[in-house]
Amino acid sequence: MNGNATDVIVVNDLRKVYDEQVAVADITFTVRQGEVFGLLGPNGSGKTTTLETIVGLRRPTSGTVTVLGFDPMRHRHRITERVAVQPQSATLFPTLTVWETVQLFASFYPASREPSELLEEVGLDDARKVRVKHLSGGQERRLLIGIALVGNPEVLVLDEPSAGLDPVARRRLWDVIERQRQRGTTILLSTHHMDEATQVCDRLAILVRGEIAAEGEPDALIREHTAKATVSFTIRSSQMPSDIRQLGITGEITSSETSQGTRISVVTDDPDAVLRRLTFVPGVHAFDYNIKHGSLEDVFVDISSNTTKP
Ligand SMILES: Nc1ncnc2c1ncn2[C@@H]1O[C@H](COP(=O)(O)OP(=O)(O)OP(=O)(O)O)[C@@H](O)[C@H]1O
Repeated sequence: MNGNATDVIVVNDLRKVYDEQVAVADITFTVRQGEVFGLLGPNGSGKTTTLETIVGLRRPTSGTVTVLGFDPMRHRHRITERVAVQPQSATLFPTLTVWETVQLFASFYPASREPSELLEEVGLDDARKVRVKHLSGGQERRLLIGIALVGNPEVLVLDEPSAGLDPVARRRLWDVIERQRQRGTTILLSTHHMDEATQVCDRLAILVRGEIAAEGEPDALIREHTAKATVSFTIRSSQMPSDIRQLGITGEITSSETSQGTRISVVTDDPDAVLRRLTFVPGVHAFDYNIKHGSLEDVFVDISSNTTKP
Protein backbone atom coordinates (compact mmCIF):
# COMPACT_ATOMS: atom_id res chain seq x y z
CA MET A 1 0.00 0.00 0.00
CA ASN A 2 1.58 3.27 -1.07
CA GLY A 3 -1.27 5.54 -0.06
CA ASN A 4 -1.90 8.83 -1.83
CA ALA A 5 0.06 12.07 -2.09
CA THR A 6 -1.32 13.50 1.14
CA ASP A 7 -0.29 10.46 3.19
CA VAL A 8 2.90 11.52 4.95
CA ILE A 9 3.31 8.58 7.32
CA VAL A 10 2.03 5.18 6.23
CA VAL A 11 2.21 2.31 8.71
CA ASN A 12 1.09 -0.99 7.27
CA ASP A 13 0.73 -4.20 9.31
CA LEU A 14 3.61 -3.12 11.54
CA ARG A 15 4.74 -5.76 14.00
CA LYS A 16 7.61 -5.50 16.47
CA VAL A 17 8.63 -8.35 18.72
CA TYR A 18 11.39 -8.02 21.34
CA ASP A 19 12.57 -11.52 22.24
CA GLU A 20 9.20 -13.13 22.98
CA GLN A 21 7.42 -9.86 23.79
CA VAL A 22 5.01 -8.57 21.14
CA ALA A 23 5.28 -4.80 21.58
CA VAL A 24 3.35 -3.83 18.43
CA ALA A 25 0.88 -6.26 16.89
CA ASP A 26 0.21 -5.68 13.19
CA ILE A 27 -1.00 -2.11 13.29
CA THR A 28 -2.02 -0.06 10.26
CA PHE A 29 -2.63 3.68 10.19
CA THR A 30 -1.91 6.72 8.06
CA VAL A 31 -1.02 10.27 9.02
CA ARG A 32 -2.04 12.82 6.40
CA GLN A 33 -0.24 15.98 5.40
CA GLY A 34 -0.77 18.80 7.91
CA GLU A 35 -2.66 16.88 10.56
CA VAL A 36 -1.89 16.26 14.22
CA PHE A 37 -2.21 12.54 14.88
CA GLY A 38 -2.03 11.12 18.40
CA LEU A 39 -1.08 7.71 19.69
CA LEU A 40 -2.85 7.30 22.99
CA GLY A 41 -2.38 4.40 25.34
CA PRO A 42 -1.30 3.21 28.76
CA ASN A 43 2.29 2.36 29.74
CA GLY A 44 3.74 -0.43 27.66
CA SER A 45 1.06 -0.30 24.95
CA GLY A 46 3.65 0.15 22.17
CA LYS A 47 3.62 3.91 21.54
CA THR A 48 7.38 4.51 21.80
CA THR A 49 8.18 1.39 19.79
CA THR A 50 5.85 2.60 17.03
CA LEU A 51 7.36 6.09 17.00
CA GLU A 52 10.93 4.76 17.06
CA THR A 53 10.18 2.49 14.12
CA ILE A 54 8.64 5.37 12.19
CA VAL A 55 11.77 7.48 12.61
CA GLY A 56 14.06 4.59 11.65
CA LEU A 57 15.52 3.81 15.07
CA ARG A 58 14.03 0.31 15.15
CA ARG A 59 13.61 -2.29 12.44
CA PRO A 60 10.10 -3.76 12.09
CA THR A 61 9.81 -7.50 12.71
CA SER A 62 7.30 -7.45 9.85
CA GLY A 63 5.16 -4.93 8.02
CA THR A 64 6.22 -1.65 6.48
CA VAL A 65 6.60 2.02 7.36
CA THR A 66 7.08 4.92 4.97
CA VAL A 67 7.67 8.56 5.84
CA LEU A 68 7.38 11.12 3.04
CA GLY A 69 7.45 8.12 0.70
CA PHE A 70 10.73 6.69 2.05
CA ASP A 71 11.59 3.67 4.17
CA PRO A 72 13.07 5.38 7.24
CA MET A 73 15.67 2.63 7.83
CA ARG A 74 16.90 2.26 4.29
CA HIS A 75 16.68 5.90 3.28
CA ARG A 76 17.36 7.71 6.54
CA HIS A 77 19.56 10.29 4.80
CA ARG A 78 16.63 11.27 2.53
CA ILE A 79 14.46 12.28 5.46
CA THR A 80 16.78 13.43 8.28
CA GLU A 81 16.46 17.11 7.42
CA ARG A 82 12.72 16.88 6.84
CA VAL A 83 11.68 14.85 9.89
CA ALA A 84 12.36 16.02 13.46
CA VAL A 85 12.06 13.93 16.59
CA GLN A 86 11.67 14.94 20.20
CA PRO A 87 12.47 11.79 22.16
CA GLN A 88 11.31 11.12 25.73
CA SER A 89 14.85 11.88 26.86
CA ALA A 90 18.12 12.65 25.15
CA THR A 91 21.68 13.42 26.07
CA LEU A 92 22.58 17.03 25.46
CA PHE A 93 25.89 18.76 26.09
CA PRO A 94 25.66 19.58 29.82
CA THR A 95 28.09 22.50 29.86
CA LEU A 96 26.59 24.38 26.90
CA THR A 97 24.02 27.06 27.64
CA VAL A 98 20.50 26.91 26.25
CA TRP A 99 21.43 29.58 23.70
CA GLU A 100 24.60 27.77 22.60
CA THR A 101 22.68 24.49 22.31
CA VAL A 102 20.05 25.96 20.01
CA GLN A 103 22.74 27.75 17.96
CA LEU A 104 24.62 24.47 17.60
CA PHE A 105 21.60 22.54 16.33
CA ALA A 106 20.58 25.46 14.09
CA SER A 107 24.01 25.23 12.41
CA PHE A 108 23.18 21.71 11.17
CA TYR A 109 20.41 23.00 8.89
CA PRO A 110 20.62 25.14 5.76
CA ALA A 111 17.40 27.01 6.66
CA SER A 112 16.98 27.04 10.42
CA ARG A 113 14.59 28.96 12.64
CA GLU A 114 15.82 32.12 14.34
CA PRO A 115 17.00 30.96 17.83
CA SER A 116 15.57 33.97 19.76
CA GLU A 117 12.13 33.51 18.26
CA LEU A 118 12.28 29.78 18.93
CA LEU A 119 13.30 30.17 22.60
CA GLU A 120 10.52 32.70 23.08
CA GLU A 121 8.05 30.25 21.53
CA VAL A 122 8.98 27.33 23.79
CA GLY A 123 9.19 29.54 26.88
CA LEU A 124 12.95 29.40 27.45
CA ASP A 125 13.76 33.00 26.65
CA ASP A 126 14.65 33.77 30.28
CA ALA A 127 16.85 30.67 30.52
CA ARG A 128 19.03 31.34 27.48
CA LYS A 129 22.20 31.77 29.60
CA VAL A 130 21.54 28.74 31.82
CA ARG A 131 23.78 25.74 31.31
CA VAL A 132 21.93 22.59 30.26
CA LYS A 133 23.07 20.71 33.38
CA HIS A 134 21.24 23.27 35.54
CA LEU A 135 17.89 23.09 33.74
CA SER A 136 14.85 21.61 35.47
CA GLY A 137 13.28 18.49 33.94
CA GLY A 138 10.49 20.54 32.38
CA GLN A 139 12.92 23.12 30.96
CA GLU A 140 15.01 20.34 29.44
CA ARG A 141 11.94 18.90 27.70
CA ARG A 142 11.12 22.33 26.31
CA LEU A 143 14.66 22.60 25.03
CA LEU A 144 14.28 19.22 23.30
CA ILE A 145 11.14 20.51 21.60
CA GLY A 146 12.97 23.68 20.56
CA ILE A 147 15.76 21.58 19.06
CA ALA A 148 13.20 19.48 17.20
CA LEU A 149 11.69 22.63 15.69
CA VAL A 150 14.93 24.41 14.82
CA GLY A 151 15.26 22.90 11.33
CA ASN A 152 11.73 23.82 10.20
CA PRO A 153 10.69 20.18 9.85
CA GLU A 154 7.94 18.99 7.53
CA VAL A 155 7.19 16.15 9.93
CA LEU A 156 7.45 16.38 13.71
CA VAL A 157 7.42 13.31 15.94
CA LEU A 158 6.95 13.97 19.66
CA ASP A 159 7.17 11.18 22.25
CA GLU A 160 5.11 12.22 25.27
CA PRO A 161 5.99 15.88 24.87
CA SER A 162 4.08 16.99 27.96
CA ALA A 163 5.56 14.48 30.41
CA GLY A 164 6.95 16.37 33.39
CA LEU A 165 5.52 19.75 32.34
CA ASP A 166 3.47 21.83 34.78
CA PRO A 167 -0.05 22.89 33.67
CA VAL A 168 1.11 26.29 32.35
CA ALA A 169 3.96 24.72 30.39
CA ARG A 170 1.58 22.10 28.97
CA ARG A 171 -0.73 24.78 27.63
CA ARG A 172 2.23 26.58 26.13
CA LEU A 173 3.23 23.31 24.48
CA TRP A 174 -0.27 22.97 23.00
CA ASP A 175 0.16 26.49 21.56
CA VAL A 176 3.53 25.48 20.09
CA ILE A 177 1.90 22.42 18.47
CA GLU A 178 -0.96 24.54 17.13
CA ARG A 179 1.50 27.06 15.63
CA GLN A 180 3.42 24.24 13.95
CA ARG A 181 0.18 22.88 12.55
CA GLN A 182 -0.57 26.33 11.12
CA ARG A 183 2.85 26.26 9.45
CA GLY A 184 1.71 23.05 7.72
CA THR A 185 3.87 20.62 9.71
CA THR A 186 2.55 17.08 9.98
CA ILE A 187 2.71 16.05 13.64
CA LEU A 188 2.65 12.61 15.21
CA LEU A 189 2.72 12.51 19.00
CA SER A 190 2.18 10.06 21.81
CA THR A 191 0.46 10.91 25.05
CA HIS A 192 -1.12 9.42 28.15
CA HIS A 193 -3.33 12.45 28.62
CA MET A 194 -6.90 12.35 27.35
CA ASP A 195 -7.36 16.11 27.69
CA GLU A 196 -4.24 16.71 25.62
CA ALA A 197 -5.38 14.29 22.93
CA THR A 198 -8.80 15.95 22.78
CA GLN A 199 -7.26 19.41 22.66
CA VAL A 200 -4.51 19.01 20.07
CA CYS A 201 -5.20 15.95 17.90
CA ASP A 202 -7.20 15.93 14.66
CA ARG A 203 -7.27 12.15 14.76
CA LEU A 204 -5.94 9.54 17.10
CA ALA A 205 -5.38 5.85 17.53
CA ILE A 206 -5.84 4.23 20.92
CA LEU A 207 -3.26 1.50 21.47
CA VAL A 208 -3.97 -1.30 23.91
CA ARG A 209 -1.34 -4.02 24.29
CA GLY A 210 0.20 -3.23 20.94
CA GLU A 211 -3.06 -3.20 18.98
CA ILE A 212 -5.15 -0.32 17.72
CA ALA A 213 -8.35 -0.65 19.72
CA ALA A 214 -9.99 2.44 18.20
CA GLU A 215 -9.12 5.14 15.71
CA GLY A 216 -10.77 8.35 14.57
CA GLU A 217 -11.46 11.99 15.36
CA PRO A 218 -11.75 12.62 19.12
CA ASP A 219 -15.37 13.80 18.86
CA ALA A 220 -16.38 10.85 16.70
CA LEU A 221 -14.74 8.41 19.13
CA ILE A 222 -16.58 10.04 22.02
CA ARG A 223 -19.90 9.79 20.16
CA GLU A 224 -19.26 6.19 19.16
CA HIS A 225 -18.15 4.88 22.53
CA THR A 226 -20.05 7.03 25.00
CA ALA A 227 -23.66 7.09 23.89
CA LYS A 228 -24.85 8.37 27.25
CA ALA A 229 -24.91 11.88 28.69
CA THR A 230 -25.74 13.05 32.21
CA VAL A 231 -28.44 15.70 32.60
CA SER A 232 -28.53 17.40 36.01
CA PHE A 233 -31.02 19.95 37.31
CA THR A 234 -32.55 21.17 40.55
CA ILE A 235 -36.23 21.29 41.56
CA ARG A 236 -37.42 23.28 44.58
CA SER A 237 -38.53 21.00 47.40
CA SER A 238 -42.06 22.51 47.35
CA GLN A 239 -42.46 21.48 43.69
CA MET A 240 -40.91 18.03 44.03
CA PRO A 241 -43.45 15.21 43.49
CA SER A 242 -43.54 12.47 46.12
CA ASP A 243 -42.44 9.93 43.51
CA ILE A 244 -39.62 10.99 41.16
CA ARG A 245 -41.16 8.87 38.36
CA GLN A 246 -44.03 11.35 38.20
CA LEU A 247 -41.62 13.62 36.34
CA GLY A 248 -41.99 11.18 33.43
CA ILE A 249 -38.26 11.03 32.67
CA THR A 250 -36.42 7.84 31.88
CA GLY A 251 -32.82 6.81 32.43
CA GLU A 252 -30.68 6.03 35.48
CA ILE A 253 -31.90 8.59 38.00
CA THR A 254 -30.17 9.65 41.22
CA SER A 255 -31.10 12.51 43.52
CA SER A 256 -29.71 14.35 46.52
CA GLU A 257 -30.94 17.16 48.73
CA THR A 258 -29.20 20.53 48.50
CA SER A 259 -29.90 23.91 50.11
CA GLN A 260 -31.78 24.95 46.95
CA GLY A 261 -33.94 21.85 46.57
CA THR A 262 -33.56 18.36 45.09
CA ARG A 263 -30.66 17.92 42.69
CA ILE A 264 -31.46 15.23 40.15
CA SER A 265 -29.06 13.55 37.74
CA VAL A 266 -30.25 11.43 34.83
CA VAL A 267 -27.87 9.28 32.81
CA THR A 268 -29.54 8.95 29.42
CA ASP A 269 -28.85 8.34 25.75
CA ASP A 270 -31.40 11.04 24.86
CA PRO A 271 -30.70 14.21 26.90
CA ASP A 272 -32.99 16.28 24.64
CA ALA A 273 -35.95 14.08 25.57
CA VAL A 274 -35.27 14.71 29.27
CA LEU A 275 -35.19 18.47 28.72
CA ARG A 276 -38.37 18.42 26.59
CA ARG A 277 -40.19 16.36 29.20
CA LEU A 278 -39.19 18.67 32.07
CA THR A 279 -40.52 21.69 30.20
CA PHE A 280 -43.99 20.17 30.24
CA VAL A 281 -44.29 18.79 33.78
CA PRO A 282 -47.10 20.87 35.31
CA GLY A 283 -46.13 22.98 38.32
CA VAL A 284 -42.43 22.14 38.12
CA HIS A 285 -39.77 24.67 37.16
CA ALA A 286 -36.44 22.94 37.03
CA PHE A 287 -33.33 25.17 37.07
CA ASP A 288 -29.53 25.09 37.08
CA TYR A 289 -29.40 22.64 34.18
CA ASN A 290 -26.17 20.94 33.24
CA ILE A 291 -25.57 18.44 30.45
CA LYS A 292 -22.33 16.50 30.57
CA HIS A 293 -21.42 14.51 27.49
CA GLY A 294 -18.85 11.71 27.48
CA SER A 295 -15.13 12.40 27.32
CA LEU A 296 -12.17 10.66 25.78
CA GLU A 297 -11.50 9.25 29.23
CA ASP A 298 -14.88 7.45 29.08
CA VAL A 299 -13.91 6.14 25.62
CA PHE A 300 -10.69 4.83 27.05
CA VAL A 301 -12.42 3.10 29.98
CA ASP A 302 -14.99 1.61 27.59
CA ILE A 303 -12.32 0.31 25.22
CA SER A 304 -10.06 -1.03 27.96
CA SER A 305 -12.92 -2.89 29.62
CA ASN A 306 -13.97 -4.38 26.26
CA THR A 307 -10.46 -5.49 25.32
CA THR A 308 -9.88 -8.86 26.90
CA LYS A 309 -6.45 -9.72 28.25
CA PRO A 310 -4.56 -12.43 26.33
N1 LIG B 1 14.23 -2.65 24.03
C1 LIG B 1 13.25 -3.44 24.49
N2 LIG B 1 13.49 -4.73 24.79
C2 LIG B 1 12.52 -5.54 25.24
N3 LIG B 1 11.24 -5.15 25.45
C3 LIG B 1 10.94 -3.86 25.19
C4 LIG B 1 11.93 -2.93 24.70
N4 LIG B 1 11.34 -1.73 24.53
C5 LIG B 1 10.04 -1.88 24.88
N5 LIG B 1 9.82 -3.16 25.29
C6 LIG B 1 8.51 -3.71 25.71
O1 LIG B 1 7.58 -3.50 24.66
C7 LIG B 1 6.32 -3.11 25.16
C8 LIG B 1 5.93 -1.76 24.57
O2 LIG B 1 6.81 -0.75 25.08
P1 LIG B 1 6.78 0.76 24.60
O3 LIG B 1 7.89 1.48 25.30
O4 LIG B 1 6.75 0.79 23.12
O5 LIG B 1 5.35 1.22 25.16
P2 LIG B 1 4.83 2.69 25.48
O6 LIG B 1 3.36 2.66 25.15
O7 LIG B 1 5.64 3.71 24.81
O8 LIG B 1 5.04 2.78 27.04
P3 LIG B 1 5.29 4.12 27.95
O9 LIG B 1 4.00 4.86 27.94
O10 LIG B 1 5.59 3.53 29.29
O11 LIG B 1 6.43 4.87 27.37
C9 LIG B 1 6.45 -3.09 26.68
O12 LIG B 1 5.97 -4.32 27.17
C10 LIG B 1 7.95 -2.96 26.91
O13 LIG B 1 8.31 -3.58 28.11
